[in-house]
Amino acid sequence: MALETENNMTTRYTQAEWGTIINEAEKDIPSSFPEYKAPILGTPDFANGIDHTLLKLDANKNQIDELCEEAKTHQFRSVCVRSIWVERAVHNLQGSGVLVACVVGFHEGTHSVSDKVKEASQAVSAGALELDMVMNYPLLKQQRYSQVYTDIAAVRNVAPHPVVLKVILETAQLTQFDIIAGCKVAEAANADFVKTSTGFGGQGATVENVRLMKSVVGPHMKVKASGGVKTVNECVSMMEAGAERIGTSNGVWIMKEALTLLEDTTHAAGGRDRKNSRPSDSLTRMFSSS
Ligand SMILES: O=C[C@H](O)COP(=O)(O)O
Repeated sequence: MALETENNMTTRYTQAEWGTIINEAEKDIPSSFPEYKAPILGTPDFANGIDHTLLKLDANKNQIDELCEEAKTHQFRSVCVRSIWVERAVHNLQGSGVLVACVVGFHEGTHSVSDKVKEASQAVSAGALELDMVMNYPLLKQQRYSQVYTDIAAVRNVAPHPVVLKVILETAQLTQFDIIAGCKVAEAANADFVKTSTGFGGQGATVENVRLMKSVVGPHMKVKASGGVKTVNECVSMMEAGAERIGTSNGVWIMKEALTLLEDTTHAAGGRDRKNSRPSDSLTRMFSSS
């Protein structure tokens, strides 16, 4: 059923229906959570799960160029940048296989719907294939779910698949109930990912919140853990909690740690041919439990 919101855009549900959906999701939260398998450290699959991120307001051209070079070297999934840098990053990364992700409504999430739509459209026109939009979480906290939905749906509308749409909840600012609500609203608006944090709004990703978000969105949506993920150990913990993407400004360091650990394990395994050797399946567990 399509309904009119106060700003005349269509939404999917009445306030009562949103309430039912969110309450049901809360009831379905399991008492224990599954552990997911992280890719083997240092492999292309591992690097492919990382969005190499530079979102400081004072970032300059040289730093963006360096970010792109690093992403090419390590074959990260994307570089994640502000909209002013999309064109430059797309140019730098042409033919490299590394995508450009652009943040939208960063970092407060309170921009008008039309500003977010404009920023998203421009980024997609300039070649961004992923958008990391900040949910209007102050409205979410006020339980104005239809407005939050409309905000996301409007961006989805100008950035259809194959553009990947991630919705940043800013979990540090939310209660558990708000996080569940944010996931359900993002899911209803057909986002591809829910993402924990901007890195600018309090504590970043936590294992507990990643587990919660993954259990709410289920297998058809993905979770991105971001904000404060600084070591390979933290990275693996997030992946084991259910994150399929990590956003970090520490990607180079994480890869360095990962490759060192991979080397150490390969040697410890008796010098097997690196190409054919797999570090033990317990390798990632070893890090996540340390
Ligand atoms: O979206 C990603 C975050 O802004 C990255 O945060 P970080 O600088 O703490 O790694």
